[in-house]
Amino acid sequence: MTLEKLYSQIQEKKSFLCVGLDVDLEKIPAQLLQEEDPIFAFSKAIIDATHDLCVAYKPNTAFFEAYGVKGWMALEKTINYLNENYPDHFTIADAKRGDIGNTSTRYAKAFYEDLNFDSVTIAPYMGKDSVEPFLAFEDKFAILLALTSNQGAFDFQTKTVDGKPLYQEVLKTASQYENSDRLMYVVGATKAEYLADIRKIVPKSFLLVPGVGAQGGSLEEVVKYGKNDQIGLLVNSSRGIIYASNGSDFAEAARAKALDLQQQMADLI
Ligand SMILES: O=c1ccn([C@@H]2O[C@H](COP(=O)(O)O)[C@@H](O)[C@H]2O)c(=O)[nH]1
Repeated sequence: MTLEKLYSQIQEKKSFLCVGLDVDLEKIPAQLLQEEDPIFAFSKAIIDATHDLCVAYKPNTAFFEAYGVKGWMALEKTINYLNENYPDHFTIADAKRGDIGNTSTRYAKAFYEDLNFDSVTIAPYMGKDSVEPFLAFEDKFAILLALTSNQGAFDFQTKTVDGKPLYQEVLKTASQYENSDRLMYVVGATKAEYLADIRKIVPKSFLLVPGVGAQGGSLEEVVKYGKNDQIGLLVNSSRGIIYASNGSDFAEAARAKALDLQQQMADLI
């Protein structure tokens, strides 16, 4: 996937919505538990019901890995289904990886080559040699945690280091890495007021913004402070969309929630 293709999808659909696939067997409709692969059956139904309203899908790998080999197989089926049926959608493996370079390369191969995701989320903590292996793949993107949506973000990310908040140091340093044009950054919707400062450091980069919906972030504020001239935002909602209903109307209810967000986006861009 190229950035040009992603931007043209955003323009065409008037949407920068990313639907998060955080599949929890305790929350999906009971009827699906009869299926051979309930995790994939649920993901497929959500994808089919929302594809025209969003530009990206973000399976969070934890929700698949939690079911062991079966979960990993469901993740593979889900990404294959997306790539075969909806190849214009940007795909994000929310795996939050990163290790010494030698190991990061293996993670990158797993998500970009074996599974064929467009992108993977990574942690910045181990620095340049842990991040750059994820940037060595053409038309693939690494999405670096910058300022996360959770309360714990204030433990380290906003602490002052060398006169500036650590998350700003992460953005400044990472934007000088080799192939940094293949970097995007995670900024929580719950921290929308920080987006104006973030845009001064990374004016052109795409930002993955989780935290609207279940975590209470404001879409309007995210757009107000975070939009750039190519929108530059992928706003994720997971639980707020996929668990809108746990009855037999779950796919229609998910579509209605996605449509509501898409319409708000169309009004804001
Ligand atoms: O800072 C972060 C980074 C990642 N996430 C992930 O995004 C989704 C949010 O789910 P909701 O149900 O819409 O709250 C989930 O997979 C998180 O692990 C995040 O929330 N914040």
